[in-house]
Amino acid sequence: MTHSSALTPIVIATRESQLAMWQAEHVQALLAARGHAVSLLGMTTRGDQILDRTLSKVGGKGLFVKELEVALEEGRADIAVHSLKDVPMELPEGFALACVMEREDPRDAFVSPRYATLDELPQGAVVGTSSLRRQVLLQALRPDLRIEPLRGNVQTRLRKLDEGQYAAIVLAAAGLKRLGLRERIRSIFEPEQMLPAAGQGALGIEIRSQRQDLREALAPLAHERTWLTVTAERAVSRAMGGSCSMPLAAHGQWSDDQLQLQAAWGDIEGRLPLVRAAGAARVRTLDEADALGLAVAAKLRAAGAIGAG
Ligand SMILES: NCc1[nH]cc(CCC(=O)O)c1CC(=O)O
Repeated sequence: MTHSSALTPIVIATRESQLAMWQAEHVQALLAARGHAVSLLGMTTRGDQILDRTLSKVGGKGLFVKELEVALEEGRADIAVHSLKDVPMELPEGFALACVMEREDPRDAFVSPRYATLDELPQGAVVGTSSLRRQVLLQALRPDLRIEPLRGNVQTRLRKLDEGQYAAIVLAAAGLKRLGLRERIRSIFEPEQMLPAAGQGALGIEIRSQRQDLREALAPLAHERTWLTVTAERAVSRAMGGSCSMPLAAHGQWSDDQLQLQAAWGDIEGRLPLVRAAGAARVRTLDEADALGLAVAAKLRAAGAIGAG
């Protein structure tokens, strides 16, 4: 590759939370190493501003993404780096995922100043999370626990934990590791216990669909297995009417060339038991990954899960 000025200069639109900045700077470094001139455009999204209400009640995942898309649309920025977990299943017309990068640890972490594992928590202890998925999975493991809402970026949530409002909280291991906070992790939930969210731990890069130049620039950052895995996971969410207002988990793991996909759905009112479904297939293309996700979603519904629409 020639490192000439002909290489596309790239502006990255990013939220200003420390995790978002870490992610944007990570992509910046990878692109800079390939000779691109890369700068960051920081911005605050509605999702960052609204901290007093549960996200599922005020519009869901899109809240973290919309402002960044407006910047792409207006040409103020070229790409947006997202935690895929926060990206709606269907992007708006004119936008596309140019690549999905190698996944960090997709699992959830148990964080507590006093207790090392979920099992150690005393009867009726208060656990902080605003994720409906974490809530139903926690209640399935420990029906006695009191789940209280907890919003804000990773540092804010840790501060609220340290102030004593909760006995423990659950966070994505990926975010803690990226922020250099892995010593806060007391234990990691195995996926069988606490099935991760679709896309958890993976980064996706969004562009305007017509930017072929950027697709080429970003292609070397793609990680094929991660892309296949999260495509299958996200297909489950899409088929269930996916938004973060649904208590849904979807997680893929590889065994040789077989992608094994597990999903779980919970009734947030607790009237129905947790519904689980799984499927496996040899997956080599994004279409095959998508088909596996749809098949697992169909099994979830057959087992009693109620999707949105
Ligand atoms: N919902 C916020 C969010 N979006 C992505 C991550 C973690 C990093 C990732 O999954 O890539 C987090 C924090 C958390 O759930 O603990």
